[in-house]
Amino acid sequence: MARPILTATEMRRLEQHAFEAGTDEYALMERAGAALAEATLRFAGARETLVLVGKGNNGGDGYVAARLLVEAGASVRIAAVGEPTADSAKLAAKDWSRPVEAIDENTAPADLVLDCLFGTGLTRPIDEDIAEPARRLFTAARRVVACDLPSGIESDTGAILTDLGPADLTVTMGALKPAHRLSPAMQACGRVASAAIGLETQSDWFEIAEPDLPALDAQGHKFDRGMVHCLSGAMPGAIALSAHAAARAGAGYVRVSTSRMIDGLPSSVVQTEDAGALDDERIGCLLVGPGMGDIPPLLTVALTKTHPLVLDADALRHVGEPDRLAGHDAILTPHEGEFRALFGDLVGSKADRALLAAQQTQCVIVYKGPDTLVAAPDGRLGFAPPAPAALATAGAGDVLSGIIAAMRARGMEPFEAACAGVWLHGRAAEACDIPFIADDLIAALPDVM
Ligand SMILES: NC(=O)C1=CN([C@@H]2O[C@H](COP(=O)(O)OP(=O)(O)OC[C@H]3O[C@@H](n4cnc5c(N)ncnc54)[C@H](O)[C@@H]3O)[C@@H](O)[C@H]2O)[C@@H](O)CC1
Ligand SMILES: Nc1ncnc2c1ncn2[C@@H]1O[C@H](COP(=O)(O)OP(=O)(O)O)[C@@H](O)[C@H]1O
Ligand SMILES: [K+]
Repeated sequence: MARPILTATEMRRLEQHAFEAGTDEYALMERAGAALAEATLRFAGARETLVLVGKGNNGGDGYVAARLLVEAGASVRIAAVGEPTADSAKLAAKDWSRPVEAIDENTAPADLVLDCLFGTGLTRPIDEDIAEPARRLFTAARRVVACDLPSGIESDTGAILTDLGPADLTVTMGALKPAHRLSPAMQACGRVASAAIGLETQSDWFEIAEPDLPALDAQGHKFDRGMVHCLSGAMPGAIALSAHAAARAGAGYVRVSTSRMIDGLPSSVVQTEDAGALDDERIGCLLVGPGMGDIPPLLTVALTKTHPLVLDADALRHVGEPDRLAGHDAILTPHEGEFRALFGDLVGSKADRALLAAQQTQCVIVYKGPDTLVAAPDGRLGFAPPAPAALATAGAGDVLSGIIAAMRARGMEPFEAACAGVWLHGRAAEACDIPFIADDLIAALPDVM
């Protein structure tokens, strides 16, 4: 199941909805605190724990969790920013009958720190009189567990407003937040465990999950399994990676248009000089860009055809105005530099920018990076689960565009094909020994499909 992702505003709206429908405010916090305590016990056991609490509802979750951790046999202290101000948090604090310490230079460290300072309510950097001791306590702890979000992180953008150090586990309430899957925040979250707290969380934004790949028709032939046609350019090694990846990702027939033989391609990938091959109606996806170099006519030719397209790498740099793509059934796979070259400086978070680009072009955008996003013109947004940083290696993107082209040719819709490709690419990377090269990703594909 794909995990839903909600902004802070949507979370608040959902919470308000639940209250109007009769959910008791404090009951919701009880559930959040219980989920936090349970996940903490599962992760670290009942051990010496320091719960750092803020004045809002994130702190409220902390008071509840602290009480339940004591009941589970842990030795627990609470250190607070100050008196709680949120109503539910005040109730939660009342149920804590032990002393509450201050957070300052004298706060003693503990084996486990439970970070309940700020969650989705953070709007500005944390004052240093709190941040400085918190940072020291994070560093001294063997384990840090964050409630909802590591404090200092901006929920919707993934920006780190104040760096307190990374958490080992983040227990997210109700739904994931964009920051759990956007850089640089995602790298500070550690493992992200979802706690169901009884809110109806549905969203067009979600974490990309394992795809349902098209079933293999027992009576089908190779063209039923999808034909990918690739256009070669100035650096054929790149398109060779894409074509090989497309074949390994299950396309039934992969062909490359090239004016010279490309070395190293499996014999099963057909190489052709015939310009007419592009008019073949059986082509399920046409891929152009990897290794294209400075040969803009290759893109122009692709745009005169009506086949579904995957545009990657150099092709993206030669599009010019995004309007040129109007009416095309295309998936675009830019990394940050290609994205900026094509769309300029769009405003907002990476999620906002990805959706703006999808709306502008009416195409599916795979906005790559350590936090790859897949955006559809209708507002759907898939966030990639974390993938190994070793993917930052030459040709990894060529492999991704080949896999996506295979998914598209196999009959998946553009958005689903792109999400499936991103998921498989990340899992293939996980299956490889580090360091790996792009070719290794292709070899690992059968292990993850
Ligand atoms: N919204 C929901 O559906 C639920 C929320 N819960 C918890 O409530 C949290 C959100 O609670 P709040 O909205 O009270 O917000 P927080 O507890 O994250 O922050 C408290 C308040 O601090 C103030 N603030 C923001 N930045 C600050 C800074 N740098 N320095 C000092 N003060 C600052 C703001 O006024 C903010 O409302 C979630 O992260 C989650 O842990 C859960 O208890 C239950 C369900
Ligand atoms: N730090 C990182 N962590 C995880 N994945 C990354 C990281 N950096 C890049 N990637 C992924 O690696 C691939 C690199 O693609 P790209 O930049 O097009 O490289 P190339 O042009 O060399 O093929 C993309 O799928 C991207 O999402
Ligand atoms: K927190």
